Amino acid sequence: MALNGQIAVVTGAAMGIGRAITETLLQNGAKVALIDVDEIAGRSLLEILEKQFGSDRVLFLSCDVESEEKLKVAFQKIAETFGGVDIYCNNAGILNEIQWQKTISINLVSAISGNYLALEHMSRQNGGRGGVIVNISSMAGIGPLPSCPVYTASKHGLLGFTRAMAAASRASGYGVRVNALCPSFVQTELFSGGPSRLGQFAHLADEVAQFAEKIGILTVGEVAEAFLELATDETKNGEALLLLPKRKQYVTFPSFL
Ligand SMILES: NC(=O)C1=CN([C@@H]2O[C@H](COP(=O)(O)OP(=O)(O)OC[C@H]3O[C@@H](n4cnc5c(N)ncnc54)[C@H](O)[C@@H]3O)[C@@H](O)[C@H]2O)C=CC1
Ligand SMILES: CCCCCC(=O)/C=C/C=C\C/C=C\C/C=C\CCCC(=O)O
Repeated sequence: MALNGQIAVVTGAAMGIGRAITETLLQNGAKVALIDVDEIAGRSLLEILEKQFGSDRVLFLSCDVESEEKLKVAFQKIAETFGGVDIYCNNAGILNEIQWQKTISINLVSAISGNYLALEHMSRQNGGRGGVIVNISSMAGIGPLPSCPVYTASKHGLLGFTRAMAAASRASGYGVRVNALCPSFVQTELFSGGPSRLGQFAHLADEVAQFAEKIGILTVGEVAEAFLELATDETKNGEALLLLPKRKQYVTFPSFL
């Protein structure tokens, strides 16, 4: 699938992985709507991107994805401005084992709302053009991160939702592929600030740091490149792409047939 002229929406786009994905989409010719709760970082990035790619190709919407109502309004605004939605990257996420309910709320509940809202605009059953959704899960969506049981649960949940939604989309003729990207540790604020947000599991921070050092740490650019593969390869639906510094693989799950 060529990205030229495609309309993409990226949540948590103001920094980290979301910013890198946004820049990659723009470099490949897409128009991108950036959604982020951090208005200052979002507006400052918008200014940079407008200069680089033109103001007709980027849009920033200040929005907390925890508010389904505000997210709905944001989607309407994007569809009106750009004329539809072709690609949805659900990336906004937090790691906070102290405020663990918020971790579930953003990483899983809001992710589901975002997927449903995206499908309202993208599904061929609703008059949309079809397209692709990429959910940013984590390696912690496939196996446990002991210092972060709730983060692990949220990412396992997101991966399960992705796979079921992909099957539902195929069976219902939505014309929308739904995939999950599962990176290991990535050099961002979420990673470096992780130790202070582990709460009762803070004593496990050193163990995690040692593990991260052993397997290596991804750059946001490497994650954006893997995102591009899931977004553009039209044979991929319901996939979980595991990404480590020295390894990239599509995960094989047990078959029940
Ligand atoms: N950094 C890592 O080691 C890994 C991160 N991930 C996942 O990648 C995604 C992005 O993470 P990073 O870039 O590392 O994080 P980050 O903390 O660097 O950036 C997250 C962005 O999301 C925004 N955001 C947070 N809550 C929001 C909300 N309620 N509404 C709208 N925007 C919100 C933030 O303002 C920020 O711009 C997350 O889902 C994370 O779980 C997955 C694997 C590894
Ligand atoms: C095994 C699963 C990998 C999952 C990666 C992920 O989704 C996010 C991990 C983020 C942080 C991990 C938690 C705590 C971090 C503890 C130490 C890191 C040290 C950071 C540093 O800058 O030294």
